[in-house]
Amino acid sequence: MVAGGSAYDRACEARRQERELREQLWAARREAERWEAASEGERRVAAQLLMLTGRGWHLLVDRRWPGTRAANVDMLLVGPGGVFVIDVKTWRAAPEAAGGRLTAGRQPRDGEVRKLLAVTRVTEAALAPLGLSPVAVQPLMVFSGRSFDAALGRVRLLGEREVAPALLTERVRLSAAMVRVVAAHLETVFPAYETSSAGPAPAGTPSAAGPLPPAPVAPVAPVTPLPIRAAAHDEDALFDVGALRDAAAKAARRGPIEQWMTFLHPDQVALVRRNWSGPARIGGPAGTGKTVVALHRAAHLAQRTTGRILYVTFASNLPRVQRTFLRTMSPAVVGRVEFRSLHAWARAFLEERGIAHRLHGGRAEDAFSRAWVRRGRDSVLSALDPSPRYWREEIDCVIKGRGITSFEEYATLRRHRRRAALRRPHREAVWELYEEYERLRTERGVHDFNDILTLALAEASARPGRSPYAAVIADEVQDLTLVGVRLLHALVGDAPNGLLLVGDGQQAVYPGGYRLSDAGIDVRGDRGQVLRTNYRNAKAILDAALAVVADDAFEDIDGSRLAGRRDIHPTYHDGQVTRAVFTDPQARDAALLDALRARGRASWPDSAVLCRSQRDVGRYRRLLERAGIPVCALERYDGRPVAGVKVGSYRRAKGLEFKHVHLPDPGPWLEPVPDGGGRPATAWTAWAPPGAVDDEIALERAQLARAQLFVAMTRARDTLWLGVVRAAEQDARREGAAYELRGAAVTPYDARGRHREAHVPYAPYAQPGRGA
Ligand SMILES: Nc1ncnc2c1ncn2[C@@H]1O[C@H](COP(=O)(O)OP(=O)(O)OP(=O)(O)O)[C@@H](O)[C@H]1O
Repeated sequence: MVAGGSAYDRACEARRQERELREQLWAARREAERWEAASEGERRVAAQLLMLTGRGWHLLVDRRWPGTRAANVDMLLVGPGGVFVIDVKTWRAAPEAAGGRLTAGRQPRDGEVRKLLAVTRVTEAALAPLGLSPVAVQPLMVFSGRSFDAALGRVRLLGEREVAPALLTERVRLSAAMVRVVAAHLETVFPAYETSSAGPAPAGTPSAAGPLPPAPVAPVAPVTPLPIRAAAHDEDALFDVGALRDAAAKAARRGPIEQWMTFLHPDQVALVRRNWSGPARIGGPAGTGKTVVALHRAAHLAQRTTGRILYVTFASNLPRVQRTFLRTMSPAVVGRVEFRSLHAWARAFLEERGIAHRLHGGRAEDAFSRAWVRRGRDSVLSALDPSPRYWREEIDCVIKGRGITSFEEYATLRRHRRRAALRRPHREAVWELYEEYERLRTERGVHDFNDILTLALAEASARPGRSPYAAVIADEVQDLTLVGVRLLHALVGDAPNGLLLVGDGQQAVYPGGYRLSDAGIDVRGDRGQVLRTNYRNAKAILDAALAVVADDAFEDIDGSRLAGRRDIHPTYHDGQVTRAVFTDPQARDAALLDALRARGRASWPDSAVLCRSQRDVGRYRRLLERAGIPVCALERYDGRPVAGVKVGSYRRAKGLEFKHVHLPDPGPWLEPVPDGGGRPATAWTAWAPPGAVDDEIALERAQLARAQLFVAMTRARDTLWLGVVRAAEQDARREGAAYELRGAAVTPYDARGRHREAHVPYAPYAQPGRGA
């Protein structure tokens, strides 16, 4: 090697080092500029948000992400509108949100969205033990120095100028006391970010906000850490989460019935957030928050997946109401949850798949009437029940509802919730009737409601891969048929978190039934959950309703056999049951109008008059309208507050609730048993409507009617008004009956129907020796 060559090499090396140092300097400058810009951006956004702190909002700035050493969260904001997890962005290029992607200067920025969602989930988990539903926790990306308003899934994207006004218009979810508790809790879970101890972020450390340096920000409203009561006996605690929840429940009770809650019981939140490895079921008696959990879960799943969520019920009026509730709760996700009645959904599904069908209830009914005349009326069936209704139900709910296609299957079938023992000749006669009906229906070229579900099930089973649903939630599942449940199962199979069935066998208002195992759905272990705390009904109302079904043991859809009087934990809020007795229906109707007027116009939107039959629904609508009381038909109610009293049938009221419920004709089940009519007078369950011949059929009908009455009574939160018409001769007969009146039941109306007193305590009749 020559000397000159060595000097040249040293010069080259020096140049290389100089270049490297220059590059490092530029990189450091760019980095410093970025940090400066970022912290400036944070300052600007914080300044906007500080305007909210005077209005009950708490701002936590630059907090450490729990479980990480250095990753931070730009801001956590807690206020009346809920909890917002905020990531501040100071980007040179303008952000764009289109086609489900976030870009800036054509560069993809979806990773930033994913990081924000991850820290939002950490926040949700941190707040679940307080009972805060995940729907109250929202991710928010704020762009400093920009004007922007968009959304990507559940992530709201707002410019610096838009953020404060948008948050101020959020619906109120948390009271001031809750805001303080939630903020204090978050302050503990997300400690202040400390650089000295944190050190540099290791490679791959997740960060919600990018690796921002800890920059001093504008002064932040201090949030004093507040002790949260850990145990009920800790009387010194300043804030008791349980008491706050009770206060929230009370506030919700005072508000309009349509107001839904943000704070649930921690057990409910656990169900909302739970990961189930396959189909799951939430059961539990009336008013225990099953629908609340199901709706919060729908919102939660919609927040976590990109697929659609199908939320199905049997009743056609409920989907509208539930959609309204979800929109109020979580407007960001409502577009991805499809609320449908099962039959409406199945028809749309068939149309979408190009499968010909022709639903025509009237013609199908006509086909059945003819089949009954030809094959049923003069058969052995008439000896059991001469009216065709029971046999129509047998075909609808047992044969077609369960997808039975051969007599061999039907001949030995266990008919759930059907009491009459059908021997072989009866089953043969039913089968003949069924075949004749099918022949006449096919001749007319029409389908009935069951056919629609059967066609949809065949299609869904044949092409299962084409289902667009990430999850299916079925509410009031006890009233679906087996074919209906199989259809829903076929849409998602046994996928994790795929199928959730919500309902209560005690509230079945249609005949027939099924077991989940018949549908091949396994919900053993932690996938079968039961709620027990009744949040809806005043204790007096719950007691009165349970007295009606106390002796009616029933089989739930999971196969468990349960007593009519179940283990329910009431929440003991005040309420009243008025049992008003009259000698004629006119006096009863006049008293009903009096009761509505006495409570006043302001109570009408939260009041309902519920009837056993459609004919009565029409009658009471006209009665109220003639009296100048505005009316809203339950069929048309969509969950938004309306000025009128809701009027509808017991079946239409299923799944709903009202502060004040009036049942002008609750039927004979609140009364002692009539002892005539050839039926046993030893049990009040023995009462049956006239026309039935077979005792078991009569008992089955009566049991179903009591279940319907139970459902109607448990729709009432605060007051329940029962208008009983008692004929004078029935009174006389009853005097000799083997029943006694428990407690003091005072008739508040005299014999001519004049109002004597406003309220009387309800006292159910009890059979001596039964301890009802
Ligand atoms: N954790 C809770 N705290 C206070 N109120 C609650 C809670 N959970 C539910 N509720 C209230 O209880 C009432 C009944 O809830 P929901 O309608 O979900 O019950 P459900 O079990 O579906 O009733 P049903 O089977 O009778 O239709 C609603 O007013 C709801 O807001």
